[in-house]
Amino acid sequence: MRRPQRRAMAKQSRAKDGDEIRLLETWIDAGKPLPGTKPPPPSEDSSAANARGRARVVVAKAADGEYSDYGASTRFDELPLSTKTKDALRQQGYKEMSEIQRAALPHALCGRDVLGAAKTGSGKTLAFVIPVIEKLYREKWSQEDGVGCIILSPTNDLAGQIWEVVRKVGKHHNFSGGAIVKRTGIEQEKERINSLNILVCTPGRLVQHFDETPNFDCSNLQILVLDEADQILDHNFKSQVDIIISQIPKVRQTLLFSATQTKSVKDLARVSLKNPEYISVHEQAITATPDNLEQCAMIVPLEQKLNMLWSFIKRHLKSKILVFLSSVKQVKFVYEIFKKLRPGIPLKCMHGRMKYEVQQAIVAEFSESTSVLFSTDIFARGLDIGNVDWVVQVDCPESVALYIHRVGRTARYNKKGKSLIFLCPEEERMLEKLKATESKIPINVRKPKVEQLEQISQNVAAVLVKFPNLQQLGKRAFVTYLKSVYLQGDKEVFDLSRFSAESFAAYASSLGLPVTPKIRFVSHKKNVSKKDMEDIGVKQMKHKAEVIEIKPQVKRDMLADDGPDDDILYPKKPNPDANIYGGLDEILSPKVPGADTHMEAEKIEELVARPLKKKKLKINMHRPVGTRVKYDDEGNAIDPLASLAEEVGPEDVIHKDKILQRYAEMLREMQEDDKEDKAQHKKSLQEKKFEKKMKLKRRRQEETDAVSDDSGSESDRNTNTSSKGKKKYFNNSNDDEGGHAAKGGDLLAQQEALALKLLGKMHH
Ligand SMILES: Nc1ncnc2c1ncn2[C@@H]1O[C@H](COP(=O)(O)OP(=O)(O)OP(=O)(O)O)[C@@H](O)[C@H]1O
Repeated sequence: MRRPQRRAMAKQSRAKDGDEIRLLETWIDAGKPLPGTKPPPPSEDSSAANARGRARVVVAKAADGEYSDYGASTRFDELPLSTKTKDALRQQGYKEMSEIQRAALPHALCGRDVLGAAKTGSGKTLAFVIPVIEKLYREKWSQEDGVGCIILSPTNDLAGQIWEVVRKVGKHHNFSGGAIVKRTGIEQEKERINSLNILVCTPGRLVQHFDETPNFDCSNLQILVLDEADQILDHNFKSQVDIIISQIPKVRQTLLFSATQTKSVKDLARVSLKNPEYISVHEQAITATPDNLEQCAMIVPLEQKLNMLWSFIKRHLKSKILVFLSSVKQVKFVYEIFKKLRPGIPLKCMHGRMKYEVQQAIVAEFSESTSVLFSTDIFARGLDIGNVDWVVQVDCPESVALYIHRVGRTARYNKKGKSLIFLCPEEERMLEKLKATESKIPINVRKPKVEQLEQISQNVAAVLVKFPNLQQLGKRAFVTYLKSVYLQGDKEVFDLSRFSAESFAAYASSLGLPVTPKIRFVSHKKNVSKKDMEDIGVKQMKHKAEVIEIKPQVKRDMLADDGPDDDILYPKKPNPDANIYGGLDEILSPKVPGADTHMEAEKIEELVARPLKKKKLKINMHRPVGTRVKYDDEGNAIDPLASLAEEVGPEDVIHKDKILQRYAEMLREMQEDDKEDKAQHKKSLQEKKFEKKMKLKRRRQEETDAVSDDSGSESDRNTNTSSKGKKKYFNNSNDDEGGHAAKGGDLLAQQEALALKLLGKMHH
């Protein structure tokens, strides 16, 4: 009995949907905005109360055959959307639309191709997810219809995140779908992929299905979305995107979104957009980054970056910090080292070599707790983590666009956030690019206060000796960092030849490495001339804080928070509550009691321009006694202080006093060892000399004996005797020698006795 009842209900529901779809189609068609138009600025009568009333009016009018011009809507419930979608949006707390949603949704809902650009965290995901769901709904799409929409994302994590949004907004609909990511394994995916209506995946995974999955069919595809479109259309994904485009129908709707949109006609031609709507809602904005984001840059020499990062973290123990590094090896190394040094805040790391599930777990943990997450650029685009306080870029981003995406992990959707970037003096050109008017990035250049910088390289060295596998990791981190710089395309910014051999050595030393690893791809023959190096130094010295034009309000806040003498790391008036979003200084916490800071009071400029000591890692042949260099199994020199870590417990690793005390003891031991070594060496030299002398004597004696024993022919004997005797001992003008020879046996015995006596004395 139940079945017919259920069937009847389903029929009723389908009929209801059918009515709604007809209504929506008429409404969409009648009220669609003119191509190329933007919504008017929201007015007073679009306030929440009025809007609610108007939405009712709109629906009522729709029933009478009159439809609103939804292009001017400010709220989701004013749009021609299905009740199911509206209910889901309301349940998720989405009421007012963001700028990009207001501008893009009306065009996308009426089936137009859209090329949308808006700042990071401004709500682009809903701007494409809603049209996807609505399109399939209006097409009465069901499981049997197969793949109706493909959303491409550059990373698995982002695909997972987008799918979550689709799932939430489409929860009252009956579509199937999923994020096609590594998690399930390709074989399981092959079985279900044809029954999925909405696929969210990376280009690579989709191509794999085109290649390997029998009967994988996208011939019914209605809508293609490229999130982070500029990245998906760049050369890294080129061949994959070309394959995808060749496998899907030409007649479809295409939506492209990114915070940094591609303007290349060539790129756009590849995805064959039809009369696309170019929607760049923040084109006229003063900044390309979120208004609530405060951005700082610091010029930090390569070898000081780790110290700077450590010092920063130690002062922000109550913040959620996302740290970008350029390679997996670096992420692993810094994470492992800092974990051993225990800064007093939970640490996490994330990179592309991790399993998808692990990445997801880390993202979930990071979302919920105050911690530091070290990450590669896998996290740079799209990921939406709430309440990130700081984004710190330890390594220079490859482009201004990547900078914008990285900093965009904070200050999302009207929230406040801060970012800090360390740039090497050699990468100064990037600072110029960021500050260029067309970049529209209001970045403040700050001077690091050297006297407040904690020097941790000795502690890092100590950790490395205690954990030899970290030394390997450190070496690899060093090499991959330089490799990443070497491989960067923008040679104006990334030019290894600007770095001196000394700076490489100092960098290796800062990573705790006793020797500078070999870098095959770098030749210092091509190094800049000494004069050029000096010029760079002079330029660094001239670095002055500058502010480019930004929104008056943001500017006022910044100025109010930071006096000219203030340092981003060290506020004048420490505020105990570092987590309150306020001005710049409020975010910065006071120095943690007990944190050790060993740094001479040098001037800021000295940090930047201090000439590096050439002898830093060279073995000094004229070293003072007791500073003998030790070697590891591979023949690499070990820093004497680093070698101490073998003898201290893990809890002692970072106590400098203990290390220094042990170091002094070790010096004393070494001095004593050296004294012993010297005596031993002298003794062995004397022994060798004596032995040599003895050998010589013995040989002479044997030769003398041989001559006297000679029993050859008479004539021979005479000849030989005379000649040999002349040559050797007899008839020799040197009487002494003749005398020696005569007394050879006695002398030998005497010398042996003397030698024994001498040796005996030495032993006492
Ligand atoms: N209309 C809205 N009302 C309230 N919150 C919203 C609205 N639209 C989006 N959000 C929220 O804003 C945050 C950022 O949205 P989203 O991830 O779509 O940004 P984005 O523009 O895609 O950023 P990115 O360029 O970094 O990918 C999300 O947490 C989302 O839930």
